[in-house]
Amino acid sequence: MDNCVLGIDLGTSAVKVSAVNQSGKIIAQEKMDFPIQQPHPGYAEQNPEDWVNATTVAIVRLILSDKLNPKQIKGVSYSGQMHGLVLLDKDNQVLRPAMLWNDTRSSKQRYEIMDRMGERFVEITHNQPLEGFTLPKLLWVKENEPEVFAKAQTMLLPKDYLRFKMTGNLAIDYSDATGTVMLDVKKQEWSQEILDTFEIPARLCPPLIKSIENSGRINQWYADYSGLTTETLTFGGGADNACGAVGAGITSSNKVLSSIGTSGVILKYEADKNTNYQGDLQYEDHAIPNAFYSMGVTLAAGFSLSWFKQTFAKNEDFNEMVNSATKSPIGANGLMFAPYIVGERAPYADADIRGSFIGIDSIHKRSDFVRAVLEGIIFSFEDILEKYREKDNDFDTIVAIGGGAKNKLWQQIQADIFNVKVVTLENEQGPGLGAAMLAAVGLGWFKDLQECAKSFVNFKDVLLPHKDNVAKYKKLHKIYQKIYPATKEITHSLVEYRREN
Ligand SMILES: Nc1ncnc2c1ncn2[C@@H]1O[C@H](COP(=O)(O)OP(=O)(O)O)[C@@H](O)[C@H]1O
Ligand SMILES: O=C(CO)[C@@H](O)[C@H](O)COP(=O)(O)O
Repeated sequence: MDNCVLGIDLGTSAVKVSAVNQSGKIIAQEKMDFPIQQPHPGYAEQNPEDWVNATTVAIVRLILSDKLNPKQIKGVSYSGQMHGLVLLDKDNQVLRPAMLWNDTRSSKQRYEIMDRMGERFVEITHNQPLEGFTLPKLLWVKENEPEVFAKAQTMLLPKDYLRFKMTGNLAIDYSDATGTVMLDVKKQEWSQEILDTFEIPARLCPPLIKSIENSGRINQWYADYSGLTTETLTFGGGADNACGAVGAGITSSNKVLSSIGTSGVILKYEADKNTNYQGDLQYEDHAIPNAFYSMGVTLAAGFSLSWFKQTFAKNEDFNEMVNSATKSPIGANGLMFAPYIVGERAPYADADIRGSFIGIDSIHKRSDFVRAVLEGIIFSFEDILEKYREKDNDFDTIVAIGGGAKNKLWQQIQADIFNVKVVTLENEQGPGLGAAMLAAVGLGWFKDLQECAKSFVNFKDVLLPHKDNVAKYKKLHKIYQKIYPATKEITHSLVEYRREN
């Protein structure tokens, strides 16, 4: 069997471990789910040990069922769900369940951060302190669980906890560190000013490492537990979106990533750390050394479609339901959908906005509703792309990934609404492939990630925009953009009503 690397994709609902050989071929893959706890509205927590156990099950299956020889596993790297807060005590024991990226309990802390630091915060971190990010979560713990905060010795992000258990080494890589909104992006170090302002002990911030940096060998405990050998090296790893971008070949600024997963992401490679979107978009260190990326997140992208299916077409085949949209013309006979069904992050950072169908007419059929959902999600992506068009407009290709990119109609809707060429990937593996690439480069198999992408990343279909469709969608997008301001107050009142009743 070939030498290989493992790319560990630690997601929100499951971990997927891919074994990839030196030519970029996936030779085996295993997945294991884990639960999410939502004890109160807005809370989202996981037990960090579940991540370790699930990863170990996947690795054991690779060795026992897929017959991977542990000696041939030369390196391991990680892609992690971003922003989740893991707190360890002085003996490196987990102090409380991890608070995840989709945990929104920290609105009060979000506004306190802005009240105290205002634009200076955005200048340092290039981000707004949104509920999803780590610092507001840490301040929530400080205020609501002071005994936990007092015992906290180290803060880690999800994939860094996994690396710690596999190697015994404490570290956070730069791409995940920017997602804490505690990193000074210009200086590339933890921001002393932020730590001082909010009285956070510096001991909480572990050493920073690069995504392709050697982060130690598998330790004896984990070798005994998993069947790996202590000869296998680990490498820093990165935030899932950084790894997704690496795995989709987003290594220069002419390509933009469009990912329709549960959430949706529009992401652009940024060569310069001085670029600042004033917090309108997220700005993060890339997993590619000395590079950056910006992104906007539509919180319910694929999730809007899954919600629609679950609610109105439960027993239908997913593809059949999506393809029924071909019966409806562009613009869904005058029906529109705004996908704010769990609140929104970009371009409107508004946890209390809610979604809507607008323009319902007695002529509308279910196929119009399906089409409206597909189009509404991409209009929301276009809102994010507009931020790039306003700035430098230097992209000519959109790489479409995620579960939503499987559907041809939806791919074409993207090309027509974006008015940009859309390409898909031959071997769409998401962030796991990016993580494997970090290990492959870390081991020296390739000079750098750009070189590795030439072997590992291959494009498949090309979808060009259709001129007539582009013109129609331009008009429709202008109408779509009126939905947010027009429904903001109404939907906020409805959310308030729900809270009170
Ligand atoms: N056949 C399909 N056609 C279009 N979209 C699909 C199809 N199957 C799944 N999806 C969409 O893909 C989303 C899941 O994508 P995936 O990349 O697996 O997400 P994640 O990793 O975030 O859970 C679902 O929310 C769903 O809306
Ligand atoms: O919060 C963000 C990005 O800022 C999310 O993209 C998380 O990183 C979770 O990703 P998935 O598990 O849904 O892929």
